[in-house]
Amino acid sequence: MATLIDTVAWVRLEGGRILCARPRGKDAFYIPGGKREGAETDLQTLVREVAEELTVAIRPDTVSHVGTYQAEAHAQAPGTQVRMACYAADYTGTLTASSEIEEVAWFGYADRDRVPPVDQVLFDDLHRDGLLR
Ligand SMILES: Nc1nc2c([nH]c(=O)n2[C@H]2C[C@H](O)[C@@H](COP(=O)(O)OP(=O)(O)OP(=O)(O)O)O2)c(=O)[nH]1
Repeated sequence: MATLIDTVAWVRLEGGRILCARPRGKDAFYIPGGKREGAETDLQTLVREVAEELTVAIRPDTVSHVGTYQAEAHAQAPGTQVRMACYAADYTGTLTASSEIEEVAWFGYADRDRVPPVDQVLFDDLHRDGLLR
């Protein structure tokens, strides 16, 4: 049976670039986020993952759905799909890589080949809409 990984992720765009992070031990950059735990809502997952990875607090009143994407998951058994519910949101605090994150970067559309397939579909949409340059 095909496996589906259920994730929530943060789309943070500034000046036409998107915030990406490379988790410790991984060879690709992801947009910040991760797997839902138990019965968490999308908002709860988003707030928890972003705090864990980047030590900042998502402002719940600013959260808006960008899109939900599905494709082959990165670094998983063949056939494993990831679904990523993506949200834009403002935050408070100072973006800082936590111990889970090896590198933070602001990617443009030219960096598309450095992110997993599911992120590439998101990059295409954001580029088409003039949000990612
Ligand atoms: N957060 C995030 N995960 C992504 C992206 N693209 C992508 O294929 N994934 C996959 C990789 C992982 O299998 C899963 C995210 O799980 P996670 O961040 O909670 O990681 P984890 O350490 O618990 O997972 P794992 O490596 O043990 O499988 O989604 C992305 O842009 N952001």
